[in-house]
Amino acid sequence: MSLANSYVESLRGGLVVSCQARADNPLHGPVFMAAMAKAAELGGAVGIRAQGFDDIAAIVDATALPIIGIRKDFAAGDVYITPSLADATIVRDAGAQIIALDATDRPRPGGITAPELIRSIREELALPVMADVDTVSAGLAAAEAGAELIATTLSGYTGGSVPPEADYDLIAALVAEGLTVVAEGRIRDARDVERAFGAGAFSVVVGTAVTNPWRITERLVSGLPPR
Ligand SMILES: CC(=O)N[C@H](C=O)[C@@H](O)[C@H](O)[C@H](O)COP(=O)(O)O
Repeated sequence: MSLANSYVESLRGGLVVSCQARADNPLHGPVFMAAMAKAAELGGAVGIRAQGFDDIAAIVDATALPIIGIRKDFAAGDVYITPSLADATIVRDAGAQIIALDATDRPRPGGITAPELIRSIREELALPVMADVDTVSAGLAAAEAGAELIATTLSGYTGGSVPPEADYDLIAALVAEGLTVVAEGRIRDARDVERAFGAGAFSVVVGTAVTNPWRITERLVSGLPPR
């Protein structure tokens, strides 16, 4: 590891809470996301993943935790998680210490490849990178380009239907390649967290199961007998 790595190192063995709420979610907005992040900090999270300038800046003010920042640009198409250097710069300016981005091999706006974007973020913004991938080959390409962390965030979201469980096989396969792996995506409870660490994860990110009461309620209601 080479860049600003006390932040990366501080995530080792811990839980990162993803505090994000889309525009249609009643909890959308920096006040709610900062409160979520503060609650996560009180609960023992070692880091926060957050989206967009306003949420990230509010979380910087509310907590002392390192932030894995992203900027979602849904107008960019399928590759919407920090698709460009301009997006990464906004995330840096908001105060994030680590930049995450879509590092799948899908085409992105401007024709830049994920490895090219990773190199330019590390060179021009001097921040460590977390590469959100869907396959081992994308993980290897991202690590080769210098990404400090390889996350399973996009497994299940780049084709076909979304599976119910986290992709423990991908976690283990990336670990077997010697990569520093963050388990993210569909991790729902303490057993899942334990299983992800058991597969060799360096850190685990949980979003929906902590910060989306809409989806948590839906899940509980779906288990009720018909009324
Ligand atoms: C695919 C995609 O856009 N994932 C996003 C990435 O930032 C978020 O919407 C997820 O909530 C996050 O990855 C955490 O995952 P989960 O909410 O399953 O714990």
